Amino acid sequence: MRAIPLAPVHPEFMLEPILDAGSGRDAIGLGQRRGEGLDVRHGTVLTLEDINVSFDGFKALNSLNLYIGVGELRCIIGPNGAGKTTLMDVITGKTRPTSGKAWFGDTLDLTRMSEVQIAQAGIGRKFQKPTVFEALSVFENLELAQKADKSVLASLVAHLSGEQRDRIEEILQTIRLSGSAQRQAGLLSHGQKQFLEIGMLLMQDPQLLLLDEPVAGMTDAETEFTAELFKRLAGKHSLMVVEHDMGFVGSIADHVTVLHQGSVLAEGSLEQVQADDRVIEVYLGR
Ligand SMILES: Nc1ncnc2c1ncn2[C@@H]1O[C@H](COP(=O)(O)OP(=O)(O)OP(=O)(O)O)[C@@H](O)[C@H]1O
Repeated sequence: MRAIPLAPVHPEFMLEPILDAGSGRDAIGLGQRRGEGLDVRHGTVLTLEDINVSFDGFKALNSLNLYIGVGELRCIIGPNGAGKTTLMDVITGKTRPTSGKAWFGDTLDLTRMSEVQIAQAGIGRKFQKPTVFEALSVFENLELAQKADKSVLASLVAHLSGEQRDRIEEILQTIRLSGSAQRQAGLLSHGQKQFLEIGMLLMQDPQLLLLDEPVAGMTDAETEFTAELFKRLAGKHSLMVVEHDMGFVGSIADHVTVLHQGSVLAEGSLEQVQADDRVIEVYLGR
């Protein structure tokens, strides 16, 4: 078991929860300041120990332990109801664990931070369904993600610095939407909307990205590009990807965690967990 650091929580995150002025968007982490100076001296970006979550006596997470390394690309798989969404809810502060420890880096106690504070500290979450501003252009969506501390209108009329513009151009290239910068986001394909939303999260340069079934509904080519993109992002960011598509998992992850009934059932390479009889029994089938 890993020793839990005793350093105090940064005072900035002990403030009363901040109310999110709210853009109506679902993705968490947009418009927040990037997490700067996260202490990851021990090489672990996320530490969950003995996490329990109960809903009216039902244990959605049961003594769960999970460690994600800095720059790691981790896939989380498991049958329906295994607790994958609840796990992401705990990390992002949407659900409070009944008990257990949750640390971001070495010093930030996630159980004492609000959703907004967690996003500000550098955890970005992408939900399954893309939620971009459909009426705005691709460029404007990225612009808003960069400056969403202002109102939509103020953000759009504010003058972009050369540096900000360069950053948007860089993200456009990363998500392969440079040629569609002026296109209305509502006219993009489902996959392109997903890429745009990932780009909006990247504008904040999060340390840890949580991605829920990112390739659901994508074409084969879009899925392939997503794999390429995630592999490129890993290293600079840590990624936790919840996915049912085993072909996709096989193409990106060198480390897979299998959840079952709220606990970690198996962990290892995809080959290792695929060969595990318990995993075959509860998830993969014979
Ligand atoms: N708010 C809630 N109240 C009561 N039970 C809940 C609540 N949220 C989740 N659960 C239950 O907790 C268990 C874990 O749910 P969770 O959504 O985390 O699973 P999952 O692995 O994400 O499943 P899926 O692959 O279907 O999305 C399920 O049995 C679910 O019904």
